[in-house]
Amino acid sequence: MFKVPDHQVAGHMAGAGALGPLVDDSGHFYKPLQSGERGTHEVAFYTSFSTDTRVPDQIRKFFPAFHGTRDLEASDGSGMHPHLVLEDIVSSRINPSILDIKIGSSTWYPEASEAYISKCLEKDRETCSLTLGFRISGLQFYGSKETGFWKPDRKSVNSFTHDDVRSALRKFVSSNSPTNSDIEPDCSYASIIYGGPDGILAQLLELKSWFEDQTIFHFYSCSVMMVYDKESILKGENPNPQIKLVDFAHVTEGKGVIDHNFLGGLCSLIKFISDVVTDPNK
Ligand SMILES: Nc1ncnc2c1ncn2[C@@H]1O[C@H](COP(=O)(O)OP(=O)(O)OP(=O)(O)O)[C@@H](O)[C@H]1O
Ligand SMILES: O=P(O)(O)O[C@@H]1[C@H](O)[C@H](O)[C@@H](OP(=O)(O)O)[C@H](OP(=O)(O)O)[C@H]1O
Repeated sequence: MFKVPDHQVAGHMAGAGALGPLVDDSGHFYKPLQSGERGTHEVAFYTSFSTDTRVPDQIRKFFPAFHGTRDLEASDGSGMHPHLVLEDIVSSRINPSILDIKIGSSTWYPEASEAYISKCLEKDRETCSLTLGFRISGLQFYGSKETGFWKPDRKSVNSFTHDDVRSALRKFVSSNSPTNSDIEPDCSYASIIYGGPDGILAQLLELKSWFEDQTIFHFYSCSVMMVYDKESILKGENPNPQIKLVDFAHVTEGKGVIDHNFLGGLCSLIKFISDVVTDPNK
């Protein structure tokens, strides 16, 4: 039985006649191929990435597993439509806290049309992309049974300032309510979620070391998803913090050149997160 995902935080969403992803109880995430070249491009990326022997095994864990494509009844009621069959990166979690961070100061690729470049450039300027090298695209933070999730709408997230980004990265790892803007985030989970040998910072650094070397792909407009379970911490279980890259509709060939756009954004994000770990009380 296919349904609209409970925990999607950004991108095209299913519902009210709109084409968006579906999930089922098999642990798969079905992303409809997007219109124009975007859909075929994303399939081509997953296909070539999954068979490219130059990609180190330890880097593959940062990408959702790819299981080909499948024709499904589209969420917008338009009939059968091809979907990418991906690992659902949140299905095993109960109330996941999620951040979708679009990496790179420019989300447009050099070969794009003038019209597409100006559309993206406008968005990169209006948001934090141009100045920070990344922007938050979407989020949901679990508070408690009483407060549920903090999930600001797309417009609010797109208008985040540098301070809002800093604050969101602190709220993500705080035990106190993310919904109440009068409460200072306590960052009490910074050391277990961001820090430690299996924490998000260590994972980002491992990913960065690959980006310092790889010249195969350039990942324009791609996101790092950060996920963990807050309730597990309260139960004394492993909150299993994880990063995964998603959205490969605009990946281009690296042609022997470092992906400095992605790498720069990643370094900037790492610095923001390191600051929370080293000085959680700031
Ligand atoms: N493999 C996955 N498992 C679970 N959730 C996912 C997965 N891939 C994407 N998502 C969810 O869907 C959202 C959008 O994903 P994605 O960026 O791939 O879609 P998009 O429609 O291409 O976005 P955009 O409009 O930014 O181009 C993510 O923020 C995340 O919440
Ligand atoms: O950041 P937001 O507000 O979610 O805006 C979307 C985001 O910039 C996507 O990257 C873009 O898809 P592409 O990267 O594929 O262009 C999409 O364009 P679209 O509406 O034309 O699909 C935008 O609506």
